[in-house]
This record gives sequence, C-alpha cells and structure tokens, in this order.
Amino acid sequence: MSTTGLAPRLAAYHLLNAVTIDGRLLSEEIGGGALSRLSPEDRARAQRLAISTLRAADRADRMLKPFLQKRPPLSVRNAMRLGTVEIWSGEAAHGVVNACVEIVGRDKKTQSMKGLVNAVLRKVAAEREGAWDRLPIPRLPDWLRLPMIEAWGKPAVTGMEAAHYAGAPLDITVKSDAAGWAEKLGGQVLPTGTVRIPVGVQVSGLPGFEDGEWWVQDAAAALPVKALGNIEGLNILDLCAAPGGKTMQLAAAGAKVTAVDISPSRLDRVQENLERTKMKADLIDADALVYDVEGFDVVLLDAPCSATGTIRRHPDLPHAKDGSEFGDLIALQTELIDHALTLLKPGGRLVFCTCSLLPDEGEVQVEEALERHEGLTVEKPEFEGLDPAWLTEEGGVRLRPDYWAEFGGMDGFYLAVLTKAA
Ligand SMILES: C[S@@+](CC[C@H](N)C(=O)[O-])C[C@H]1O[C@@H](n2cnc3c(N)ncnc32)[C@H](O)[C@@H]1O
Repeated sequence: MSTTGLAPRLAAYHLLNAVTIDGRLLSEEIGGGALSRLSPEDRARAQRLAISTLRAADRADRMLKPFLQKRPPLSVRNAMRLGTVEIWSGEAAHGVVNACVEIVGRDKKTQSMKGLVNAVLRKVAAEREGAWDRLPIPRLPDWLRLPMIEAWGKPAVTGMEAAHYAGAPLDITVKSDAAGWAEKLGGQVLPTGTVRIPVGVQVSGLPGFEDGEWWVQDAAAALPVKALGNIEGLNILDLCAAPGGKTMQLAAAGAKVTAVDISPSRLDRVQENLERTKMKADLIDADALVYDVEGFDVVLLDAPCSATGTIRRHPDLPHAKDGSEFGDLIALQTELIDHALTLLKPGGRLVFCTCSLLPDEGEVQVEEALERHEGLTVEKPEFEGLDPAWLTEEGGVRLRPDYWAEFGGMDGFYLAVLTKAA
C-alpha cells in the first residue's frame, strides 16, 4: 500500500487530535515542538493541512454523515475529516485514502476501524462533482454561534462565518509611504492606510522586511493607535504589549513608549521586532495589574480576551475552546481598565481594545466603566477611512470579519478612546 506523504499527514492528524480532543491551540502545539522532527516542507504542509481541515471540519462532517451509522471516536473522525478535505481540495484520492487508513491503523485503539475509514473515504471520493461546494459554509459551534447571533443577528453571523472560511489576507503596517510599498509588494492600500498584500508569500523574504520598513498587522488591529491621532512626544504606556504590533506603531508615530507584558518570552518578541524595525521602547516584564508608575498621557490597553475576532487566521480556536474561560477573562479586563485609569495623568486618555467579537469584551466593558468612573468620557473616534457604520452607541468602534467584504474582510475588534476627568 502506497503511503507517500504520510509524515505531514500523520503530523496534521496529531495536531487535529491535540486541538479537538485536548483543547490545545495550534500555536501552543507547534511552539512546543510538535512539528520539529519534520523537514521544513513537511512542516509547512502539516500546518496547512491541519488549518484547512479545522476550517472546513463542519463541512467535512456534513459530507461524512450519510456514510456513518454511528459517530466513530473523535480521532477516527479527524482522520476522516483530513481525508475528506484533502480529497475535495483536489489531492489524488487513492493516496489520501491509503494514508488515512495507515494513520488509524497505527494506533491500537483505532486499528479496528481501518476498514471503515477505507470504505467511507472511498464513498466521499465517489461523490458527484460539486457536492462539496453545495454544502453550507462551515458554522461556528453553538457555544459561540448562539451568543453571537444574539449580539449581531443571524445574517451578520453567516457573513462572519463566510469570512472565517475564506481565511485572512496578509496585512502590513508601514512606517511611511503606504502607496510606494503597495506598489513594490503588489498589494493595495486599504481605506485606513494598511497595505494588503497577496497571501502565500514568504514574509521574511519580501523587500523591506529585513530593513524593518513594515510589520505584519491586521488592518483592524492597527486602528486603536490610529484613533489616537497625533501622539508625537507623548508619554504612552502600552499595557499587554507583546508581540508589539501596537508598540511599533506608537514608536513610529514619535511617542515615548513603555511596553509592559506578563510573558517574558513574548516580551523577547517585542524586543526582536523593535530591533528589526530600528525603534525604541522601554520594555517591562510585569503583571499590568501591579505595574504602578503613574502620570502617563495615554495608556493603551490591548487586553487579553477570547480572541474570537481572529478566527479567520486561527480556525483552531472554536474547536479548542468551549467558552468556559471567558468569564475569567472578562473579569480580568474590568480589573485592567480600572487599574489602567489610575496610571493616567488627569485628562489623560485610555484606549481600550480587544480582538473579540463578544460585546461583553467590548461595548459592555466600556458602558460599565463609564458607570463606575465619575467624569470618564468617550472621545469621538476619528481616523482615516473610518466608516460611520462601525460606530457604536456608547461611542466605541466595532470591527467585524464580515465588514470590508469587497477587500477581503478584517479581524473582529473593538476599540474605544476614554478620557479621564481633568
Ligand atoms: C492581545 S495580546 C496583545 C497584542 C499586542 N498589544 C500587539 O498589538 O501586538 C495580549 C497580551 O497580554 C499579555 N497579558 C495577559 N495578561 C497580562 C497581565 N496581567 N499583565 C500584562 N500582560 C498580560 C499576554 O502575554 C499577551 O501578550
């Protein structure tokens, strides 16, 4: 039996199990060395396979369902999902089927299901042309879909699911000359000034990367700093700063930046990013809740959150999580807002932002902060390319993956600029 390409498929299968069974994120698994034994090509292929399978898992399950009398164990289902997604992305079916049969045959617990995997994947391969594309766009799991429908309505959530399935383009923030860099890199300048370039390129090999002329940053993630307007010479505290996308924006705009993060290894990445882009910031390894230097003109709080706004790029998230950690994150965000306000000078500004699609981590946080803090106000958002449809009732900016469909979407994000009483 030919099993060409087994190593990356086997690695992808282990990644799928780590995410769906153990609740681990791909970044944790890969960062922990899960693919380190593979060649660079196989590593990239394993990662691509895991990502495309997680993104399309709901569709694969729908295709598999008529061929399964009862649900096999999740690991076997993962092998079938992997095979289904590969077959319908144009891989030669016999090689895919052989590899998936071999994969389940390697584990004593699933060995007995080799025949089932073989038979089912052959049926999947024999489906009529176009069968895959006729299946619905993959849906979010109910634990996330239902609160999102409550917040945004079903048509909006369907639009977000389409954006998640389409994946994310590659966005960069340039130090200067967006039009020039767009031309050099074959991209386009988006209405808010971010440059969007074609995907599938080796980022570190592109012109301007080595020289630190730009960094990768989703267009939505670039907006909290843009919302501050002219910050030249201001004393700014970047709380929760790593890996430093916003730190670099602040420094590039001429602010004096202090960047705090609780994770020393992530802070190393801020250092590397600053070195590459030849910019400076004071880096502090600390818990933001105990950092107590006061008197800043601005505090930027990019708080830890559910990261549900980044599912286009991280399709593992809905499979690895179940929402049970979100309550603690919301409570931490509230504490961080209250503490951040104590670090501002009177009349100073706090930018609160999260890469979340849940109002509890955005709009509601700001509404409640306004109730808790007398004299706190929300500044009217203003920046290049701001669409009035993004403005929210309490005065913040809501960004969603289904926005800018004509350009290829954006991450889900929330931001508000709050002014402390003078
Ligand atoms: C959303 S990320 C920040 C992204 C970053 N601002 C950027 O633009 O690249 C959240 C960060 O918060 C950090 N973090 C979480 N809890 C923290 C705490 N209590 N104090 C300081 N940093 C914290 C995490 O280590 C993580 O790097």
